[in-house]
Amino acid sequence: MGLPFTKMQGLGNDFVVLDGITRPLDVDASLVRALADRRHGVGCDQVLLVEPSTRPGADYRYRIWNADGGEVEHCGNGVRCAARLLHHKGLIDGAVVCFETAGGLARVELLAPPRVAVDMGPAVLEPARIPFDAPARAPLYPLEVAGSDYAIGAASMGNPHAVLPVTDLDNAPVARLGPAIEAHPRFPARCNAGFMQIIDRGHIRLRVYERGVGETPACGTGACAAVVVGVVNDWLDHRVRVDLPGGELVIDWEGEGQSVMMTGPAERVFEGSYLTDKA
Ligand SMILES: N[C@@H](CCC[C@H](N)C(=O)O)C(=O)O
Repeated sequence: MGLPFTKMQGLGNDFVVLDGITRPLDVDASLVRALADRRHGVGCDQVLLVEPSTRPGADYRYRIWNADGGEVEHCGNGVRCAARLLHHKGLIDGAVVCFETAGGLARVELLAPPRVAVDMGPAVLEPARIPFDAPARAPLYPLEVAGSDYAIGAASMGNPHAVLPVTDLDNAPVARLGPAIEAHPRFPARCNAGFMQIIDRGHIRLRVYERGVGETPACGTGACAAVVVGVVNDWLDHRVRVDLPGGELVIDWEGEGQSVMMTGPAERVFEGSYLTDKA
């Protein structure tokens, strides 16, 4: 039996997208790990499942699993891809679709291909809700990682992020510090670790060591979290170009209580059928 899927990507952050609308699908961690495997499976950073919505105000429900099999709350590049796919399949009227995710609602607008704009909802900065262990909210927090002291920002975009400002992104210790920040005991749900170099008030460069995956070419929620931390610290203006290894996102955030807006590309790559019976 084959499991139909669509391979998609946004800035090189790649996805196996499953259609749970036309028939219900049972997705578990072992299926996700098998699909995500780049040698024995299809290969991807995340598996996405689009299903009928369970909430008023949302058109569809959208679920996300990291390559390690863990289900997570949100994915910025993935939500653009899910919307692009639904549009391609003729499953949305017009250019707007609202998704229910475990991290909140996301309203997506399809622009001229390949661009897609997303209202990612408000950022969460209260430590307990990130979740991050800190006595009180602060623009930056001291964090000991691998025996050295750093100052990080922390925010949730539905999913948890640490943001470490660096001066030289090309030589930033992403591979060494990324896993230690991801699994730091002060982030009880683990986190995505962003390394941000500020070019000027409207432009940053960013690399992200993603929870459950490792470094990826781009992380949409990571870009949102980095801009939020930059604005809260008054390092950045309200519209910021974010250069990631896989390409560029534009993030707009007017500040506390306002939605974070993300604009970037989303593309279909190929359709396939994953053989669950390999013989
Ligand atoms: N690639 C994503 C984020 C996917 C989930 C993340 N790894 C997590 O565990 O929270 C994005 O584009 O936002």
